[in-house]
Amino acid sequence: MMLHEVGRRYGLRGPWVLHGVDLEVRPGSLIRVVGSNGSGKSTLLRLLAGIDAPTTGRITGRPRTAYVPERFPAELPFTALGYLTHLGRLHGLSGAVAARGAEEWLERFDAGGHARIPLAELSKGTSQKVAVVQALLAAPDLLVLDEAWTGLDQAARAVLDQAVTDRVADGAAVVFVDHDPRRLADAADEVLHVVDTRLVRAPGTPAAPLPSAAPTGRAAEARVCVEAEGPPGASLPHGLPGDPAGEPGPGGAAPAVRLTVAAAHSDALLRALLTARPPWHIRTVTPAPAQGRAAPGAPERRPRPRPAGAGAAAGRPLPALLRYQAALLARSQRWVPPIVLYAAFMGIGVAAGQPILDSFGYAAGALLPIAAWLVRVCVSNEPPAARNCSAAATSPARVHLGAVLTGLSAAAVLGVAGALFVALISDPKTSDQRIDISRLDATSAGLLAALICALLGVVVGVLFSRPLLLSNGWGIQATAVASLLVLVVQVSPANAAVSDLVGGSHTGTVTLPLLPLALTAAAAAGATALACALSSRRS
Ligand SMILES: Nc1ncnc2c1ncn2[C@@H]1O[C@H](COP(=O)(O)OP(=O)(O)OP(=O)(O)O)[C@@H](O)[C@H]1O
Repeated sequence: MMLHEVGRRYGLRGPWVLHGVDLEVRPGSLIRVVGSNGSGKSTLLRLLAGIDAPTTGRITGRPRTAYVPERFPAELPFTALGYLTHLGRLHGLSGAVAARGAEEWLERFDAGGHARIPLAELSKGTSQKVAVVQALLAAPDLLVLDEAWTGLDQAARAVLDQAVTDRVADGAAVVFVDHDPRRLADAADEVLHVVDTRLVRAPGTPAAPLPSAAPTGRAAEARVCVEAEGPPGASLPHGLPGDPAGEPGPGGAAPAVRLTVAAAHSDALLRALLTARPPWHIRTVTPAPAQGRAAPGAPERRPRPRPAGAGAAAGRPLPALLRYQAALLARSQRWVPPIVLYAAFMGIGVAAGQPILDSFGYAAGALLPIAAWLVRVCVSNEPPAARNCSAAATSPARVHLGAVLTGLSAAAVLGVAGALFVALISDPKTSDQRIDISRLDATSAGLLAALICALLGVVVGVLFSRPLLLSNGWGIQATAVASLLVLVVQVSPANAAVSDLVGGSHTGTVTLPLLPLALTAAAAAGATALACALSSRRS
């Protein structure tokens, strides 16, 4: 995987968190990312995992990826095994293979006894084991670990260390952040320092501790050699002592200097060089003699064949996403209020013996705000940390699409049930009882009107929830008002479809609203595409 000139800032005018980052992540490499708090390590990891999109530059060649967040939410309405089976499916495993693998991994982490316990009842450490297992389950080609060891007991940390080493030996790339400087200290091929929006590479550098961490043992003694090149005539900032390291650069640039410092101080040194006015160019950051381990030019590790079943369905994760989102909706029980409201609307407005087209018009109109509500529920149902895991396995856009389609499907089921109810209890006559109306024709028109209202509900739901509406404060009120407006404004396809039904109830003419349906389908597709495209930029 390659990062080309990648930059990331939050908001249109926010400061750059990362800028001009070029990076190659090779198969079989173990990369540690270090930097001070807030320097952008998690941002880099989210970009690598595909959860977040760069503001500038591009990322190419992403392999099958899994991500582990620092904290895993307990709010998911599944057992550990149920959740892991869903995540295994997202990674392309069959349900049976995913469940078997999940049980084996939980056993390895000494959490086998918790497989059938609801996530909400698990301790923080056991939840974190579930987060780790979802990533290891499908043997990903890129494993991104953002302080994944946090909260694990000593034995589980050792299992994760071993699992990382095994993944790398199998040819996968692993990128990690951890506050313990001794974490995989002897194994990292490369250490990336995030310093003032830049990445400084240190091939084979032993783990460099963060300034906030108290280094101990070997890590405390580790020393790092920084080779830097200054602007013409510049002296080292703050009188830093350095040895000449070569000839003057082109154009009379100052010769490079070599500075050797304790690894614990490397961040501060790099920051001093990069923020000097004018800044220094960092040529290399390497372990000081006798500390290095990665032989430059060592043979590249190649991926071994992955476990049976892994990645088999990686190209078509949408069915797995729909299944996961539907289970999430059903188990979260957040479907209950919108469905109760729809039932109340129907109970109030539809009665036995009413003219059939009037009742179909009413039932379709009532569905619009309900569909918007269901879409809002679905796109916010997965807690953000869990959504990041799903998004790494598939993509943020697919996760969003899966949620919107689940909301639409729930509204469609409701619309069909409502239409059947109306068809069964209504009187197939005009409102003055004089002209008979075909029950079949009326039901066809009623179903199409319900579909139009459900699709317009999707448009409203998508536009008034994340990622398009960033503040949730007025989301519900805005959704309700927008739903009402879409029903009453005359140019709206929903208004046209409902008016056709009500008008037909007077004249006895049944019109199939095909043009409004086509327009609405285009609007729903456009709004959903926009929201999906933005979902990775506002993760
Ligand atoms: N979603 C977001 N919206 C706005 N700003 C953000 C967002 N995520 C991160 N930032 C900002 O980007 C900067 C880098 O954050 P990031 O979490 O990547 O740092 P970090 O190096 O991982 O920090 P830590 O070591 O504390 O975990 C911080 O200033 C943070 O406030």
